[in-house]
Amino acid sequence: MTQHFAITEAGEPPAKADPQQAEQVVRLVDVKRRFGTTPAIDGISLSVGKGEVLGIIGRSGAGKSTLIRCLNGLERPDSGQIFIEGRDIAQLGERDLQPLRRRIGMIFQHFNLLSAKTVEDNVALPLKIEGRSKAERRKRAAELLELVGLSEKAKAYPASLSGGQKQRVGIARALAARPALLLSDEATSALDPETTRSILVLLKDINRQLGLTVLLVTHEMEVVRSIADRVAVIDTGRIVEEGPVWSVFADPKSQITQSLLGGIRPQLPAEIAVLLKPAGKEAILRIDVAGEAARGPLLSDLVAEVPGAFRLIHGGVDHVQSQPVASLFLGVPAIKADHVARIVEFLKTRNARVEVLGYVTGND
Ligand SMILES: Nc1ncnc2c1ncn2[C@@H]1O[C@H](COP(=O)(O)OP(=O)(O)OP(=O)(O)O)[C@@H](O)[C@H]1O
Repeated sequence: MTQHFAITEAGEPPAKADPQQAEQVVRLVDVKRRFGTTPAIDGISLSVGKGEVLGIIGRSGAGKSTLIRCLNGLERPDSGQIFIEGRDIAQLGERDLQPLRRRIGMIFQHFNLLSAKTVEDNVALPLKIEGRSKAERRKRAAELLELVGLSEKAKAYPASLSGGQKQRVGIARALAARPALLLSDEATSALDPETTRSILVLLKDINRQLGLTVLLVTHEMEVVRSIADRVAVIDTGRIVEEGPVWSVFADPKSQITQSLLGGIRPQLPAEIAVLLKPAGKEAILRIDVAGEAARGPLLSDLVAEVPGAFRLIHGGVDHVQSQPVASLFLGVPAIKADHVARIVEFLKTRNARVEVLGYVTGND
């Protein structure tokens, strides 16, 4: 039998809320949605804890939009459960979905502002829908515009704003009804890199200041890197990898994740990659090391343990969620038979991942 749970205006937990989910704002259990023979969502289970920022990343066609539409109740899953603050929305009728949708603030790639309304009226729109008084709407809009740094634009119209300013208005509007969850659908995809950074900083500030739970869907790893605590990588409607952002960055297991990371992790320079052969005078090593293992004096210990010269070809140390994540490319003389093997062995004892990418002859 279908159960319909009522939600109060104040958004208090209903009597039938799942007590196990008290601290989980979102929980999906084996959600499936297919279109004809295409499984857009093929058994996704995930949860987002209170105050957490979860990044969902995937390539075009991975199922991101379908997932968002299921989360905000625009799409019905074929099977599975979608709990928002402990209530299974997949079971709710349209009438009961309305108050639940207000628990989710959304921001969009193209901002979706009403051009005929001023900035403050756009921000206050969710409160107008809730039937709040004009005075209350004004007060809340002013607070939110201050939060997003746009107080002086209250009376302006969207057409006079830059893309970044429009998204700030979008964020203020999404927060107007004090949602439990902020759902971000490619919110920075239409913005230039600098504006993207400023919007991500704002979102992270809001997450920290208000303890707001954020689920952001994107195809850009840089977005995940900047603000997410955890990431779920989806492909063909399934989660192929999930974990704390820094550990997925340090050790991407799936080919999809590796390719999504391709643009922001150091890669062997193309002019050296074309020279690689199965044998040669110099081995080219890729070393990935992160967290505690990357904090020690790895290279000087290497030289002490396995004496000999090597050259640094390329690489860098990134900091993701305050954890060092290093990728280094070394050129190691491969003249003595076991020299490269000893280096590889030593680095592995230090929890580094090492791959011999190939050899260069030295005559190229
Ligand atoms: N209404 C629909 N009818 C038929 N097929 C659909 C429909 N919606 C989505 N699909 C299919 O489901 C799969 C997932 O699509 P979805 O739009 O959710 O992916 P996406 O990750 O959001 O992609 P993009 O980043 O390009 O928007 C795709 O193969 C898509 O063609």
